[in-house]
Amino acid sequence: MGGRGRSRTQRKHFRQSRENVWKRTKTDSTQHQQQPDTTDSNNSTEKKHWEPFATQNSAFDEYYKEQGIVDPEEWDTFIEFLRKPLPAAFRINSSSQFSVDIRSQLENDFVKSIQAEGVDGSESEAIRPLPWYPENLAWQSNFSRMQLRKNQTLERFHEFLKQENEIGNITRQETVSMVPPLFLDVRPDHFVLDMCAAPGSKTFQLLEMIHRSAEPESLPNGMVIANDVDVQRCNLLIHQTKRMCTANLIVTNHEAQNFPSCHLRRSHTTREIIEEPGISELLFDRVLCDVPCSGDGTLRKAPDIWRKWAVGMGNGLHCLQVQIAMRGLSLLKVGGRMVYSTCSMNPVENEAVIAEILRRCGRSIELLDVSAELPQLVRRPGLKKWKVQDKGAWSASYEDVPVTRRSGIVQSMFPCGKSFGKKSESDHATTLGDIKDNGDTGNSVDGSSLTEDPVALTDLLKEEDSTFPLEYCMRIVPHDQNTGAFFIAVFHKLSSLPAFEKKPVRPRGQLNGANDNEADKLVDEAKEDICGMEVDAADTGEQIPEETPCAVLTNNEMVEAALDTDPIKMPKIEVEEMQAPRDGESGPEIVKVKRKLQMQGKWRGVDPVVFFKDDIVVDKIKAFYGINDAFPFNGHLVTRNSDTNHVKRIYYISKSAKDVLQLNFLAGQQLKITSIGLKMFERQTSKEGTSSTCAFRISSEGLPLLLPHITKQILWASPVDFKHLLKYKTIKFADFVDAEFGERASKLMLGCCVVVLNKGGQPLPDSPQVDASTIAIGCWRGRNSISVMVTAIDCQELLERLLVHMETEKESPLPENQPLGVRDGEIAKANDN
Ligand SMILES: C[S@@+](CC[C@H](N)C(=O)[O-])C[C@H]1O[C@@H](n2cnc3c(N)ncnc32)[C@H](O)[C@@H]1O
Repeated sequence: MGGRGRSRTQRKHFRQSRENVWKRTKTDSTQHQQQPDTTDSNNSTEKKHWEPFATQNSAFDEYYKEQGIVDPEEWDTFIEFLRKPLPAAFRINSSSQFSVDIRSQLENDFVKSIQAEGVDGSESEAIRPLPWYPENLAWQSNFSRMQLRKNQTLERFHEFLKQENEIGNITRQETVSMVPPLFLDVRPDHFVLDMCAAPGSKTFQLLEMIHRSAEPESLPNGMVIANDVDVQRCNLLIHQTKRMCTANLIVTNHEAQNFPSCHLRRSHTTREIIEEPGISELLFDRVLCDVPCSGDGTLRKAPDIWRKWAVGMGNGLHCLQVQIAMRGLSLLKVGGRMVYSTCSMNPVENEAVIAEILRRCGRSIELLDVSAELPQLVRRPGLKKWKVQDKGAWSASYEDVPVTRRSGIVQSMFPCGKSFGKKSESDHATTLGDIKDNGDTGNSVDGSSLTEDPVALTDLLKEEDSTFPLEYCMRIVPHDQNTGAFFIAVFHKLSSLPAFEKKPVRPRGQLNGANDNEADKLVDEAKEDICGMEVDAADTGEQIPEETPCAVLTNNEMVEAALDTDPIKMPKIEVEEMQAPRDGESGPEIVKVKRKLQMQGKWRGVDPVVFFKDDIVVDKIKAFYGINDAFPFNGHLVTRNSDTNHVKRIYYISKSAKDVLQLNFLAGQQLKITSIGLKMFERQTSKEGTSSTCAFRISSEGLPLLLPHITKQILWASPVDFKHLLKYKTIKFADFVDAEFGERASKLMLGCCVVVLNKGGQPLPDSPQVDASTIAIGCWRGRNSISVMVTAIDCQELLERLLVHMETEKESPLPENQPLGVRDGEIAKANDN
């Protein structure tokens, strides 16, 4: 349907372009390799600003040459590609109503016109669909973002990308970042956990997979929980995924390694009477473990990493990565699939983590050989051997590591993952009994019980090979397909993990609750074993070096998330509210409202999530819009305000999300939920809005789901009147081209209504059918007119799409400068909305 519910804030953040990472600031200039300066002396200062970063780092070269990351004869090509800016890539959102149109516009218009115009570089498939991505839905343009911005011939294409991204019809996403969800094999009935999800480009893909076959009026049985430890990045994810208009998403804010399972072990008492959920524990069919990493696979997109790169970044993250992956596997159902991925090239963050997981889990999991899947994706096998560097010194096995360094460099970073004198990993599968309850290998945590033979250290500097099938892991390197670098491994859970599956410890910010026995118990378990080191789990953040890769990623991923948005400026306290326009005025007004600090169960500063059970309000809504009983409301409506008398927004949740929410209530609100469901109704707050018999209007996000069930306050407009509405935003009843439409509009109740496009413009049956292609917008029936309640950009996009669809249609023209029904001076205002 038209109008996918993006707000003015989103547009504002879209405009607040992210700093160009290829741009060097003055302060950088001393730290970088000097670039040839071809500028004339008059503007040399300005030009310096635009010189690219130095793209070399000797520590990087030494590290990766020694690791044999590519064959020596490939090294120069590898580095050459790493120094080139990354081509732009994007995905068409398959859930968009216009996905087929957009694909055909790309295939038939842009591909041909760019080639015909002979832009530099266009000879070799300037823009092309990625051959391995299903249904030509993902594209790569071999122009860099800079070229797109600077070259006039490409401007139209750039504008197209910007607009469609903003509307939500496409998502800018780095090519390699699109890969991991494809190996998850997600189906619409799956429960999926995205453990480190922000800013959400992969969550978006997962949601598309969940919604793939669902009709607009039916929701899939599956759902996605998207989690991230960083609350600001969670906000960005919420913002990003709003465009999906999904009732099947819950966003949470936890340390992934401590993600709660909400296991129902005993009966709970809650203030509300909660229905028994359909599930008794949070277990997932699919888990995506796209962990925080050093991010050197994104060097082409974020060349500032050249300067920041240090070997300690990867070493410092290894343990956290193992922990997160282990938690993911324990939350995975038997028979389920988990994908582990990083945008790092470092084996310590990749193969070493995979080997440690295999070591800990024994026969309960298998690393899958997925070479038959996505055969057109060029990838290389994982490494079987690597070394560890620390403080400039190389170690080929753990026994090479000086005792004084063993708190930072752990056994699991090495191919064999064993200490001197211990069994080799090949013995492991037959000696699961050796594994302690907690899944640890049983090796000493502080090195004190290790065999310490100083003589042996000198002559044992031999390289180790892993005996695990690490060749099943996938490495994507930049010069194979002109992309960034990525690492992916796919696991299949065969049985429960041999180890006692650790319960999460109580993370920071969680308060004691009256019914919080579970959490109290967990406090006692706050000593968490991390990769062979005994540390307080609440302090796991300290494992991350100060120059955290997350900081790197915060920058990098922004581009994908919202085409140059700045998460730091994301709205946290202020929320936007749309109000009904006053009659005769242009579209909706945006009003900023201050929000109070809220509590969600034991979580401080988080809005509560409560089931909305006010039958009087619900019945009024149903009666006003004539929503038939086939649409399930009961138990599917929630709010974020514990004072249900002052609810401003009502959200709709799928059956799957409802089950999780009920489980969470019964389990003592272990989940810290930052967002749930789909905003379906919003309270009218303007003077006119409150005089409507229904206090709530339908939000544009909720409209697609509700549309098939609305029988009142709905009008079908001819193409010409529909277009006029989009163009002029407010039209008086008497001024519609189709006078009958104007009359029917005047008979609606004052308040929110829905205008549907009658594509053919022919007379319709009494109850016309809607389907996925039906175009509808939320409007306001005022005293004398109908006003659209859709953002200007959505109106513009819909108008353009309609023109493509109905270009042959003969429109009765309205005077450009003085449309009917819009008084002088109101056009500009209307267009501003
Ligand atoms: C590689 S990014 C994820 C990108 C995301 N999957 C996407 O496709 O848009 C890693 C994310 O992990 C988050 N993170 C870092 N440490 C975490 C932890 N302990 N638990 C959960 N998330 C964490 C960071 O905030 C960051 O958003």
